[in-house]
Amino acid sequence: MGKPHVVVIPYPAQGHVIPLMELSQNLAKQGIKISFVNTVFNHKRVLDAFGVDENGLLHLLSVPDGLEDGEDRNQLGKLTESLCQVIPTQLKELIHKVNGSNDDKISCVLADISMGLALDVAAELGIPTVGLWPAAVLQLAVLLRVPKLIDDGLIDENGTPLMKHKMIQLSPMTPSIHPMNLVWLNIDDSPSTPKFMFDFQLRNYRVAETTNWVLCNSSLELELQGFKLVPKALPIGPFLATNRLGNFSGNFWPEDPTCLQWLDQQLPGSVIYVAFGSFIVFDQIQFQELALGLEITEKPFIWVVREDITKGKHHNYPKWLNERVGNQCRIVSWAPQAAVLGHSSIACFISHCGWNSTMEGVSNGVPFLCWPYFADQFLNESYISDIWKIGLKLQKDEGGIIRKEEIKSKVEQLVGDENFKTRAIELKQMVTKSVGDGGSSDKVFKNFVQWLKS
Ligand SMILES: O=c1ccn([C@@H]2O[C@H](COP(=O)(O)OP(=O)(O)O[C@H]3O[C@H](CO)[C@@H](O)[C@H](O)[C@H]3O)[C@@H](O)[C@H]2O)c(=O)[nH]1
Repeated sequence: MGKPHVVVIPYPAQGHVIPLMELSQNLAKQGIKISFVNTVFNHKRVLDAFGVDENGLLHLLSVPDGLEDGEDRNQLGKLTESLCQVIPTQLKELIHKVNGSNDDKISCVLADISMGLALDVAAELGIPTVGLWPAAVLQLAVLLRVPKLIDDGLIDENGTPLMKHKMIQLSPMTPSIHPMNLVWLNIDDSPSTPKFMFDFQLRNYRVAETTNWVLCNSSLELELQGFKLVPKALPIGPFLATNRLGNFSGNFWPEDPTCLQWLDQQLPGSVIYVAFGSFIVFDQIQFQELALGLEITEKPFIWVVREDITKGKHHNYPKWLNERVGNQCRIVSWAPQAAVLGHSSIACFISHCGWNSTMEGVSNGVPFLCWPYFADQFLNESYISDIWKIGLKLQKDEGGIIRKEEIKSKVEQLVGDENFKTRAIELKQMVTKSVGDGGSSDKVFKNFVQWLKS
């Protein structure tokens, strides 16, 4: 028998491609053949950002996402509808092509649970399936609880909140969730998107109930209660977050490594790292206010300003910023984030609380200022500030803006109170143990590899 051969399929967004790529690299190092399937659009971005995979560990393949060149892939409702139409046929063709001789047969399809349609295709072709959940297991538990939320009158059959002020609490020790922040809401501007995404996510969840494994990029130490709520889900993370620099990591943009040299010159625990993942777009008022807030903290900072981070191409930086850049602060369009967070000069992380960013901050013992926008980010914020107590929430004013004074005051409160750092280090130690040799997540990983090889 040849090597086990796993076809890996992420949902086509940065926060999904990176963790599946990380898991794939880890599996490939165990002698598993990986065929990694991006959409054509993301395949090109990944290669443009990094060039070829020099280690040659992964076979990089692609299927079309069904959208035209130039269409906005950040409209998640539209992108997902298109995937539903084209992926089943495209994937079947691809599977027939890569399902080689007896020595190279596909052993299983490992797909993002948000790509339940890929898992359906594999099941239809009689191929074993593995679902990977790249976010908090508690988020999966919320989907499992939907019928009860409907019975209790908290949401209707379309996922629309009915009691807008009653918090949802799945168990006494897990974060509570505001009904207006449920994960299928606030996705994009189309009025039909919430209902579509609600049905889509429930369908994905049901597919996951029939897979051979459900693996989750989290750990027992972080989410013990959450894992009790979803017994089938097994912790296998957090996928490592020490230093991905120079590793083929699935970034959509090239990393700017110069900020690491700049960090070397800063005092230990002095720098604010500011980044909002791959997706969030600021309006100009909020963008300016953030810039002014960073200015009045009078602390050095690294700020990730993606090309597309504001509406309209040109960022309207305040004048002072240009004078300070290079000296007291760095602006980069994409950072080697995991490495930055692991640097001893970092004091805290102003973050949108995407799960990968959350895991990277946690794995490096960094306290957070939380600035969530949508999806699971409010739940993650609540983990950070209410449950793990390693960060603070930023509050909006009546106009929905986070003001510069709020930024300054919360930065001071966070870095001025050693307890946040102490708790962050304790959490880091627990998480490091879980992925270390013999830890809870490491055991799941090894059992999974064993299963693939059996
Ligand atoms: O300058 C940067 C900024 C980010 N990153 C990386 O990009 C990833 C971003 O992922 P995440 O923090 O999860 O944010 P999003 O890109 O916003 O991810 C989407 O997907 C996640 C996983 O489902 C969800 O938790 C988020 O809410 C959702 O927005 C992380 O690995 C970061 O290290 C970099 O490498 N350099």
